Amino acid sequence: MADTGDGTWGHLADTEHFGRVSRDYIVVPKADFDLPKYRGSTRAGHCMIYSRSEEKIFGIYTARAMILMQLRFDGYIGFPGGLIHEGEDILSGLNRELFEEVNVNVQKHPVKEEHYVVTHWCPSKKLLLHFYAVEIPINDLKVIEEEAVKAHDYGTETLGTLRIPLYTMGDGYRGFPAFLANSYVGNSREQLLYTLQHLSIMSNEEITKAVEARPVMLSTEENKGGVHV
Ligand SMILES: O=c1[nH]cnc2c1ncn2[C@@H]1O[C@H](COP(=O)(O)OP(=O)(O)O)[C@@H](O)[C@H]1O
Repeated sequence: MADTGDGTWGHLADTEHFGRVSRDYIVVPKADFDLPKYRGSTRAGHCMIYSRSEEKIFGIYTARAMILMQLRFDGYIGFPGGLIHEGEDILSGLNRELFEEVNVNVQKHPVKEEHYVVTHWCPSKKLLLHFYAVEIPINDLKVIEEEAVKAHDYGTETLGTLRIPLYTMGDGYRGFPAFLANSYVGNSREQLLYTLQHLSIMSNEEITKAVEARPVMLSTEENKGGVHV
């Protein structure tokens, strides 16, 4: 990361307003990475660290999986990872970022080629986004959560790890649909949805239902007129 000189923090600050909607990202098959149109692109690698879980939350909702995301310095939610340096290979860069941002013990849980999920191309940013998913035991995931606060970038780039609620509550909105209504960096929301289906953690129908869910409108007096102290 660097100060871009205009008082804005971030490598791609001048193009960060591009790539705001899912149609700005195109899936690129692995075999095409070396095509001329992708040469000279900025590359980034991000990773979903997760554990499958049948745990019943409050004795009601099946957890399905514990998935780690993070709250970033810019207020957006994203996956740990980041830009790959010039001359660095994707996996070395991604493992470096996982250590810097969330203090993952990458000797114990290195991201490897077998964890590869998908790559998206954002033409307006000339950015290739490589995405991986690593399944680890639940107790190891809890250790990562505890250790993340000691990461080099904690408190600056990373403001904390998050777990995703993958259930939907009785009102049809709270839980996963409400989580999806947050602001997401890059195409991390698409990466999440793609990977949930890819790993059969959720079906396409379940994902569509959550994406299309709308909040129950509250029309009570206390929702009028802002903050009451
Ligand atoms: O989790 C993510 N998934 C997809 N794209 C992301 C994610 N996090 C950041 N990005 C995008 O990747 C690029 C690099 O951002 P990031 O802040 O991760 O890099 P850095 O930590 O190396 O500075 C930005 O264009 C940003 O929009």
